[in-house]
Amino acid sequence: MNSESVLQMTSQMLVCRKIIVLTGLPGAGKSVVGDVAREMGLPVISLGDVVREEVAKKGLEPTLDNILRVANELRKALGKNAIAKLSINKIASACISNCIVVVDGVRSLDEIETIKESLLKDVIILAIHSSQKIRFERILNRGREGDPKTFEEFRKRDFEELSWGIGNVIALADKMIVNEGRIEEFINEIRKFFSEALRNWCT
Ligand SMILES: Nc1ncnc2c1ncn2[C@@H]1O[C@H](COP(=O)(O)OP(=O)(O)OP(=O)(O)O)[C@@H](O)[C@H]1O
Repeated sequence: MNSESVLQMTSQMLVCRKIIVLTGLPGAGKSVVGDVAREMGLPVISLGDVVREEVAKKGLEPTLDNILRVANELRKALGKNAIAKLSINKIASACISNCIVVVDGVRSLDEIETIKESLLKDVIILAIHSSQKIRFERILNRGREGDPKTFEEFRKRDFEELSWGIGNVIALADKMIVNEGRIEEFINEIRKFFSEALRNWCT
């Protein structure tokens, strides 16, 4: 029996009602959403962490170049849905005992199709959007290892992600939250979104 059939069999045991996939360009605020989701008791699977794990497995430093190179190599070797394929067992595990599972960092419609087809669950796309200038300022302030240091590097990363199809995911989002104001307002809006989701699908 191949792994797809095993997953389809297992999907009947998965109790989750919805998978909320989180998308948005770098610095838009996805990690903040992930933190709020965890605070509210929801499991969050990060596709970015899956790429970082692959970078570490190869013994490479988590620099921006290495992260982008490994992500591109995985897509060439396994297809446009590579990162979703590598994450599917983690998502399925979270789906066994949670009503909603959040997947952070979806960058293409192919990844969404893979999640839908493998787990046979409804997928809701939550897109976070902010202007390029605001995102760049936030990334400079964040100072995360592997983050772009110049506007040129930052733009290169934006265009890399756009080439993977993230623009289509944002355009087809079920819910769009614009994050350009105070962080407290953003956090309140996210809490409201997850509270409604829990009320609609988990009671
Ligand atoms: N409304 C806001 N006001 C001020 N700071 C913010 C706001 N939203 C997010 N931030 C901060 O901006 C930085 C970037 O946000 P975050 O790390 O959540 O982006 P991201 O979408 O996860 O980016 P990436 O795709 O690169 O991981 C973080 O330090 C975050 O705390």
